[in-house]
Amino acid sequence: MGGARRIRLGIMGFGQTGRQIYELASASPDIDVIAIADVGRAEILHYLLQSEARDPKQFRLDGNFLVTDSQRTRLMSIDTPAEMPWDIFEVDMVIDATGIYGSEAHMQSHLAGGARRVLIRTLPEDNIDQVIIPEINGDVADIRDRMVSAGSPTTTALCFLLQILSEQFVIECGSMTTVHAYTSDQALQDYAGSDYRRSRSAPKNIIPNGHDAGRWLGHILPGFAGKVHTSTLNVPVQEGCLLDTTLVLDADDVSAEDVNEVMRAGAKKFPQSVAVVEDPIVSSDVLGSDYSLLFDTKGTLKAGEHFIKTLGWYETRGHAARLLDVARLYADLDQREEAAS
Ligand SMILES: NC(=O)c1ccc[n+]([C@@H]2O[C@H](COP(=O)([O-])OP(=O)(O)OC[C@H]3O[C@@H](n4cnc5c(N)ncnc54)[C@H](O)[C@@H]3O)[C@@H](O)[C@H]2O)c1
Repeated sequence: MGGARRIRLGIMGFGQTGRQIYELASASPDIDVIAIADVGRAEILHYLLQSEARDPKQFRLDGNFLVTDSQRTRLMSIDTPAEMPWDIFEVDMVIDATGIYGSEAHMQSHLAGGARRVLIRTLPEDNIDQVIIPEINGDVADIRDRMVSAGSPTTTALCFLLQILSEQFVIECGSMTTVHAYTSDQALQDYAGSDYRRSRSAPKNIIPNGHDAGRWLGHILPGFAGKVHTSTLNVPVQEGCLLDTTLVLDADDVSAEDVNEVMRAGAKKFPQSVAVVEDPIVSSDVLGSDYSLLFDTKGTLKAGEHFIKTLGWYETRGHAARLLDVARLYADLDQREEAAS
């Protein structure tokens, strides 16, 4: 995928995910990050990038440009999609990684500003053309799609688990709880917000939250529409998440080891996105992982005849890699059409 022409990418939101996208794109021969929009000042954005990049010295700041040996990226101080003149930069796709602009109206603003397509880092708030995880439902991507979501790190981890297991077992229903690192939209101290529990201090509490993955699952894996309940426990951990999924199988002869074997084989089918870990790891061991799902064989349990419980690890870097996969998928569609015309 990717073709001969380099993808011209714009990013809005240069937070953890935006920086990871940029860092991965900088190391990719097929992608140029042309412009980045964020509310932060260029010096601060550069400082934050350097504080966590694997090879910080390669990223230099030249006025309002982030510079590497191969790329020159304009940093724009912008706080709404409607303000961003994407047309000046002629970008093929904008990845909105702010986490706050997930509505159709905001996506339309990116398009009206000149972005050919917009890809959001989170699940959508309302209407969208597609929710795409390339290795799972990439075949439904259509060249006419303009507003696309790549799901979320949690949704992607869950979809890989369900996709692999459902190729071997009939899954009647299930429940997923992500034991999730706190996120920057939570309060550091108790602070009145839009939601009762999310108004409580993130580093002090286990905070139960809903999760939208269940609502969108049917768009990605139609056979699972309405079959899996999803929720979140935000915990006082800065990074690293654990997917705790219980499944009811339509078979009484499936052992925990059978499930592990199927996941080991599935990881070979998706070598860039899924891996299996046999060691007794904890959340800090998953930091820096590019996988969307690290299936934990030691976490697989069986109760009664039909009930299986699994554990899997992930962090946001894997999602940044999947977002770039979606950009490549659409670039490939565009280039095939250009070649055909
Ligand atoms: N990190 C996770 O595990 C996780 C999980 C679920 C949801 N989320 C949500 O996804 C979103 C992105 O995740 P992240 O970890 O990269 O978040 P982040 O807070 O690190 O990054 C958000 C970035 O967007 C920028 N931003 C905020 N408002 C803006 C505006 N109006 N205009 C332009 N830029 C703006 C911020 O300056 C920041 O650089 C967040 O909303 C986060 O809460 C994150």
